[in-house]
Amino acid sequence: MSVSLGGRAGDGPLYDAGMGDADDQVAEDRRLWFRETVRRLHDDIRGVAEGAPADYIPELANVEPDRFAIAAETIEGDHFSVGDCGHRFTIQSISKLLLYGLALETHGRDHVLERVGVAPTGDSFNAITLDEHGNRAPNPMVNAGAIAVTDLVEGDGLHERVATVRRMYEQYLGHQPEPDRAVWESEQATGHRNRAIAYLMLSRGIIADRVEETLDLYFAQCSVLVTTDDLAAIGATIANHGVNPRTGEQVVRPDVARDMLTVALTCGMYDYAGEWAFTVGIPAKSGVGGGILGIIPDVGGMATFSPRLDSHGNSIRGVRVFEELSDRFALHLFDPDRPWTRTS
Ligand SMILES: NC(=O)CC[C@H](N)C(=O)O
Repeated sequence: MSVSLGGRAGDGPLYDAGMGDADDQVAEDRRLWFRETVRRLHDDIRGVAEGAPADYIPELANVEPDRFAIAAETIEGDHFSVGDCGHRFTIQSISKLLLYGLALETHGRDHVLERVGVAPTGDSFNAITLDEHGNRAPNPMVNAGAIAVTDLVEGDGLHERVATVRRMYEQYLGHQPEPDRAVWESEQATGHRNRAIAYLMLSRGIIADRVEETLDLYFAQCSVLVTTDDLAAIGATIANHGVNPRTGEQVVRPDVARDMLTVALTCGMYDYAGEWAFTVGIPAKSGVGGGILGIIPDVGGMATFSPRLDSHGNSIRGVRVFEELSDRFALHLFDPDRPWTRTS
């Protein structure tokens, strides 16, 4: 299979190179063009100084605000990154997408849907709210849904359940995940809003009566350290129908990857999800650690890191990068100029 990140038709000489033997050259030219564009975007956007790191988790306020990275990895394992791509930060809400996949894989769709819906809310990610009937969390990309999904992690006691989550991360990352213990403890000590959400769900019979343990696990999964490079590789796995291109391992089934992509597109950017789907059109998940993971089905993963956040909790520079790249390379799912094809 050969895929490449292309550009808009008529966007320059890249599209005039002809067919046949010239195809490889066209693909290579596009690849170089993509890389050059990403480099220039990184330069242009690095000066954006609006927004600030999240501080409602006290430890997160200590991150370096001007770190900035962009990374991309195709389903063939072609990797490219610019900036602080090896800098580690906490994955935070991006974990919600992965845990949702784990829950679907382990329990099946119906079991998960009984507890967590798939409707975007328009409320902030930490809203203390359930669905319109009051007996399900709205969707798995907001805290309520994510905590309900974490409740479904199997294992006897915290230790075993942490091990289940560790295994999942290892399959995506290709190495052992490591938590930021200071962030984990900081959230344990201050995450009372999440406690309120969890106890509300316990009162409605949505989650089991082991709330403190489940919250502890939820805080742990959010505190896992990743790099922008890691996120791009995770995206490539989901884009590749659940097969990790680096290891060849099937991390989630293709039907599960499909469901993950759907909720990422409709709910992944919190209460900005509608605007995001409209303008960017790439299934994505953001986290208050400053990361954004984007997944371009059948092509690869794209990721950004910059901890300066907007009022929705999304990275300001990250949103800008995705807007620009989606537009310049026709990456919107429904873009008529979407240029790549599976060629074999
Ligand atoms: N939006 C986020 O990244 C939120 C995750 C964070 N751990 C919380 O629950 O508040």
